[in-house]
Amino acid sequence: MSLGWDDFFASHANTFLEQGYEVGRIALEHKRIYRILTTHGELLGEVTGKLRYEAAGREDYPAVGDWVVISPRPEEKKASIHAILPRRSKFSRKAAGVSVEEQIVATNVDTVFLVNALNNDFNLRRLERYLILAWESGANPVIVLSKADLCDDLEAKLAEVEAVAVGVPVHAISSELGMGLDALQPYLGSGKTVALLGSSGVGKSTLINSLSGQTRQLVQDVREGDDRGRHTTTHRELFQLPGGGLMIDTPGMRELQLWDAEEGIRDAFDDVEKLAAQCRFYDCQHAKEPGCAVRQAIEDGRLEQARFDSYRKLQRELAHLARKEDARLRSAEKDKWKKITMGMRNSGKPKR
Ligand SMILES: Nc1nc2c(ncn2[C@@H]2O[C@H](COP(=O)(O)OP(=O)(O)OP(=O)(O)O)[C@@H](O)[C@H]2O)c(=O)[nH]1
Ligand SMILES: [Zn+2]
Repeated sequence: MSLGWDDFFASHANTFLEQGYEVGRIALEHKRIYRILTTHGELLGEVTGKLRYEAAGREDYPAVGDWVVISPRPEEKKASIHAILPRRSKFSRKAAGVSVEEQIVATNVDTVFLVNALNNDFNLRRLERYLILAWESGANPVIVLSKADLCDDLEAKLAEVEAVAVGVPVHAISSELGMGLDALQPYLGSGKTVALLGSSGVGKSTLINSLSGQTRQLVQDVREGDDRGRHTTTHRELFQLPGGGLMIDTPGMRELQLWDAEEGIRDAFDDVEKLAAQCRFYDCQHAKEPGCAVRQAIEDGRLEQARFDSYRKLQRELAHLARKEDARLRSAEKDKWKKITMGMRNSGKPKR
């Protein structure tokens, strides 16, 4: 069983293994029931009461890709999950909806394929957003431009992508024509974990099917001239490819909100950050200040206005999120104190 197990996880599992526990990797989650890949095959697991009791939030529950400490009951095809081994990389986004909560999409990913289609779905601003997530996660981003057969200005598109993703490998593929897939193989070696990230309909399921040489995922039928299509992938799942690599598919993300991504933004917008460091004023807002290197670069055509706007927008989004989370933490803290002080008042009440 390789499944991506290595010295990093082994070093954290030692004390558990000495006590007779075993390990497995989370392949799927549904309503807090987990499908775990183990030496006994696939087992269905639930977390122990202790783990549940100690969990402060949803990030303390297993996520797809996690290595977990288990006590297996192979004859029942079941297991109890006692602990989660430290995550080497972690993909998070803001949970959908109004709540301010982190949602872990996938963990222990080595490479993330940021899949963008080369037809009307092509969107550099969305790509920037995905890149931030990828940098923040600790996994290595690789840009996969799908549906190359539908594109008649490939060179131009590649240049645009390379301009917003300096230093990131870019591969154009067509699952339809079987083109460009070989170039992806090095990322899919034995024990390597790749996650697929991309909007609905960009061809993630089709790519998985081509790579695994079988129909793993149902491919949606997209009507002529409408590449939005319907939503087919409904859950994320980790599975093994024939060559021993592991792949995590994620449902097309309609709502991809950033989570705790200051560092990711800095990496994804390295060009803008470098310019900003040359501004005369340390706290330059790049508005009307004299000696602003950012405005100068826009004027000279070295930086695109649209890219700078996108940078500002993403920063504002993060700042907004941070303020909301602050408020949430403050009110959670207040509740906690209320409970504690009420408890004190009750216990300290003189008996009459
Ligand atoms: N022309 C062309 N069409 C493709 C290619 N790859 C996928 N498609 C088509 O694009 C549509 C969407 O493909 P899917 O693989 O279901 O997309 P997905 O990313 O898995 O979508 P979700 O499951 O919603 O996340 C299907 O009709 C595919 O046949 C390609 O390389 N070229
Ligand atoms: Zn400036």
